[in-house]
Amino acid sequence: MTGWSIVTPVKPLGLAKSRLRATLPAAAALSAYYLSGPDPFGALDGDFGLPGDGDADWHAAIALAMALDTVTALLGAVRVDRVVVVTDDPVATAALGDLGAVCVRDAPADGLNAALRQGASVAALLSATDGRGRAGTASVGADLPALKSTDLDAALRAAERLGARAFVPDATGTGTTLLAAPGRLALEPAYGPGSALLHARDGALDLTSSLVVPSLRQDVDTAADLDAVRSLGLGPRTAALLEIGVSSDGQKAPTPARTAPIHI
Ligand SMILES: Nc1nc2c(ncn2[C@@H]2O[C@H](COP(=O)(O)OP(=O)(O)OP(=O)(O)O)[C@@H](O)[C@H]2O)c(=O)[nH]1
Ligand SMILES: C=C(OP(=O)(O)O)C(=O)O
Repeated sequence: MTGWSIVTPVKPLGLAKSRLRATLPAAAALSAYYLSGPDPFGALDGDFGLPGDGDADWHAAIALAMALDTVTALLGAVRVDRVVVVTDDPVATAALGDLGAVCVRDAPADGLNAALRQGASVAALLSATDGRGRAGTASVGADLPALKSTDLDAALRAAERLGARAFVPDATGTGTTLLAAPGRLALEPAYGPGSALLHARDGALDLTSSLVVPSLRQDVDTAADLDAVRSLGLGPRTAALLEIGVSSDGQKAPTPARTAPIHI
């Protein structure tokens, strides 16, 4: 049985997740911590702790951690044959490529929907070459750090059964966390504000009318989302960073102990 091709867009890490900036912990404390302790993100070596760019480092680290946990869960799904990551970020390319994703440049450089269309084209070319990933094409953002492969499998299975374009709205009901186009159907992404409604208006079916897939719905855009993903069970890289940096009430945490261990 052939499986799915998943297309995952990743903004340049330093620009991603801008709505989280206000909740990030004191960069200087984290920089000091990482200078003295093990670096859980070998790919970021040399970046952590550089004087003056602590905020950028922390920001890149949390965006990368979430992308790594998301892509790990995507690749762990039984129904997934391939993950195509569309990104212009060299660190994300190296780290996600190491996990087993196929990484391609964001050649259109024209926003999220253009990046997804490009990723879908690459996925189709690869499928034509090796026969894998032909069950369908789906897009999933790189900001689902609590994603469980079983939730993704359930959604892809439901989309296969419907044989029609289908989507999963985010936890707020307004955004989209998964858009699936079974078989040879075109993905036709319409991400952006109110994308759940846009996808429904385009004829995509809402998979959550018959499915409960909380980990697939909880993306992380805001501070409140951080608490929500914690309660779902975070992936290990995101958990390591958040436990160090942000307390459970979303407040900045005290300076971490320089000797605190990190378990990845
Ligand atoms: N390649 C690529 N990925 C994108 C682009 N815009 C958004 N993404 C990715 O699409 C996914 C969903 O995007 P958003 O939820 O809007 O995340 P974001 O843009 O990082 O967050 P904010 O800065 O807070 O809006 C994330 O994985 C982003 O990294 C883009 O123009 N190109
Ligand atoms: C990108 C989207 O959502 P958000 O930025 O709210 O995660 C979307 O649903 O189109």
